[in-house]
Amino acid sequence: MMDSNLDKIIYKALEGAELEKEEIVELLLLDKEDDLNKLFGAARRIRSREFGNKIFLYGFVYFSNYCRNGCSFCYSRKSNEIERYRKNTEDIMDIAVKLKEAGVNLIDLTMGEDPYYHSSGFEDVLEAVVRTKKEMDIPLMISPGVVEYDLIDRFKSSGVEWYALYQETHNRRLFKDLRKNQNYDKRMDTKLYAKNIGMLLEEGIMVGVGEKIEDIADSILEMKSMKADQVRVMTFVPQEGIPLQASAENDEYLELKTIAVLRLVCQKSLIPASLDIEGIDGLKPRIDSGANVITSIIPPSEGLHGVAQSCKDIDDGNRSVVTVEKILDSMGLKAATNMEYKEHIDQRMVQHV
Ligand SMILES: C[S@@+](CC[C@H](N)C(=O)[O-])C[C@H]1O[C@@H](n2cnc3c(N)ncnc32)[C@H](O)[C@@H]1O
Ligand SMILES: C[C@H](CCN)[C@@H](N)C(=O)O
Ligand code: SF4
Repeated sequence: MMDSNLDKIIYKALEGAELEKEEIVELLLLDKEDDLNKLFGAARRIRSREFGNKIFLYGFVYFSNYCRNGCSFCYSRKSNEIERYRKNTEDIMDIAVKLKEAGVNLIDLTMGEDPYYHSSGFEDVLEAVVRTKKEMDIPLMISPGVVEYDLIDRFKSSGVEWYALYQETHNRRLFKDLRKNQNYDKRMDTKLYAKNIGMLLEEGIMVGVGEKIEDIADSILEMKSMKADQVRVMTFVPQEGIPLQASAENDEYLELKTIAVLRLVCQKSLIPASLDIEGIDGLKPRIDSGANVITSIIPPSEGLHGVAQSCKDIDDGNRSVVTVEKILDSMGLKAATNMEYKEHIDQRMVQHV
């Protein structure tokens, strides 16, 4: 039987060839079960070729949910009347110890654009970073939002390996709707600055926020061209007290298809399966779509929030390494050791230079 166009595109990706935008759009529009299974199967084949059966685990510490911004999609947006908290250095250290002992490969220190830090300098944050690095020697990601370059220099010189800053979309008009009064180019320049001084970069988008399929394809090609070390997609989760509503046409496979197409296009990149969208139930489908990093592992009863799901599966311990490892085991996959993760990122950092 003649190969379908889908077969040709998948063959091309398996051969390591670059896909055209039209081919990416075609993959994102798939809706038949057999075709979806072909796409996800190809993504798994490429993941196992690049990473074997090893999956990386990231702990998540949202240490301050105060924010000066008003992103239309975000529960932490300034005007939202929510329970706000700011963890001090000791709290952050205690949580980081628990996460390391639990077996995560990296700790992601995330904050809202907290006016306290922006006005008083980031000494507390830097102290927590320096102490975590020194006392625990675990790879760190910092997700502080847009900050000045000299602070990024200080994060790097403190040993922080990763900088995460998601554009959400590379469609400038949509960006303006999502990140009100924020500057598209400043956000892009800040993450590229971090990459240019040798930090590993995580870029990301959201789906279900009013984007077109072509916008997703443009973002995938943009993430490829900036050579982001980690590339993510998250489905918008509606929140109380925010203006953005879920878009009408809701394709429940869109995030999974985007993960799979990211795998076909950015074959060597790390791709998260975030627990922050559907909790632990969302893990298997995202891993089956080609993701190779499990993010948003949050220790229970520490008063920590997720971002998209502020409470889901946290205090019942479902976002734990133990729970995650059982699921990986059932899939014939294994959590990477810290040594394996560090070797991987050391190799990446060398290639950056
Ligand atoms: C990592 S957190 C906070 C870090 C920092 N304040 C920033 O905005 O870059 C922000 C990210 O979480 C994701 N996010 C926030 N609200 C969400 C929601 N309701 N649904 C899905 N993803 C969401 C967005 O991709 C956003 O860039
Ligand atoms: C969005 C967060 C990461 C920020 N660097 C976290 N909830 C996650 O899903 O990994
Ligand atoms: S996404 Fe980040 S910057 Fe935007 S409101 Fe949420 S915490 Fe603040």
